[in-house]
Amino acid sequence: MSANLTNKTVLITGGTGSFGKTMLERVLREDVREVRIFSRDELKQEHLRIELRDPRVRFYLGDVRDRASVDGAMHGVNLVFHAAALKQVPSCEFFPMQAVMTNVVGSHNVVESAVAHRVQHVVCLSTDKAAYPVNAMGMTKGLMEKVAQSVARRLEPDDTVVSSVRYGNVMYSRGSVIPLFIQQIKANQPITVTDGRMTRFMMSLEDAIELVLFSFGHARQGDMFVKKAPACTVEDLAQALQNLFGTSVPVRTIGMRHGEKLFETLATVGELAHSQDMGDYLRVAMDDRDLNYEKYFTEGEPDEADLDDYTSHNTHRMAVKEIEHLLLTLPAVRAELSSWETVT
Ligand SMILES: O=c1ccn([C@@H]2O[C@H](COP(=O)(O)OP(=O)(O)O[C@H]3O[C@H](CO)[C@H](O)[C@H](O)[C@H]3O)[C@@H](O)[C@H]2O)c(=O)[nH]1
Repeated sequence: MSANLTNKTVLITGGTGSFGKTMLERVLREDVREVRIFSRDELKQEHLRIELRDPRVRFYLGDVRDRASVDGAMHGVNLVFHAAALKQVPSCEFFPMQAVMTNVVGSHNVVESAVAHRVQHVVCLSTDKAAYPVNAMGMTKGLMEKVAQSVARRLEPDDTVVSSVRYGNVMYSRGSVIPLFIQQIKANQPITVTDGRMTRFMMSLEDAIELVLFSFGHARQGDMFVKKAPACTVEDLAQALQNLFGTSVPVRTIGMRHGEKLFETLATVGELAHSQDMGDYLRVAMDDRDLNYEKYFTEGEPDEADLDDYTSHNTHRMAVKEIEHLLLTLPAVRAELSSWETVT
């Protein structure tokens, strides 16, 4: 079961970003009443308006940091999908307070506004970088999860359901490593590998969207959903792309960038101890205890010592052929390949 969107009014914050836009297209395939796009950039909104020409789509200029502008878009909304964020790791390292303002304060505004307007459900978009965070982007996304759960904890059963979703790297997303490597291969330049041993969870944008819809369909108060995913090393990813493009450019090792980790964690042992396996997804239930811990302790609870974190090092590791296969499922990679084949 996915979400029932029939006759619903859906608000997408960050609706002109690549994630928000794909979500918008997906939602418009359903029989929705209205979709509201809330974002800061008037030019991007104008382009999207011209591209879509769909009377069901309404545009709201505003900034999640400004609660009044969020409130202005929330009236009569049934579902909120909160994607507005600062998500570039390096820029958040240099401007961490900007990440705090958008990812923490802004998310708090969105969730509180949704609750105040009696929205049915709000889903907040998080990332694997929020687990054991080392960079400002991950730290602020981790705090966003905490803010969402703290609001959820105080709500009554028929109030807004507040949930989060966490997933790994979206393949071919703007500014990410796959389009960069392809551009380097096409220009016959060395492929710049930070550290060949580094692993990342890999998933498509469509997978990420389905995760959000799954959360709309299944979340209980305060839940977080995690999409299980395979992973690969950066070295194997570079090799797979070279094989697909039939080239052999040199690989140059450039070293880890600001705030990077050797591997990512999608769910920590503490989270796994109160999670439910739902096939492609894990449901991590909110810890809804208050501060009187001794009254909750029962013998026979799952022991964290028996569990491992769920990481991009211990999930299924794709071999080079498997990565090639997955890359070929992406329309953008297929388009890059066919334009390359006509040139060569
Ligand atoms: O020139 C490069 C650039 C990156 N990498 C490596 O490729 C992997 C993926 O790098 P990306 O920049 O594609 O992705 P990140 O894991 O750094 O972060 C990405 O995923 C995050 C979600 O977890 C955020 O969305 C973020 O904005 C997005 O860039 C990393 O191991 C990175 O070190 C290289 O080897 N060479």
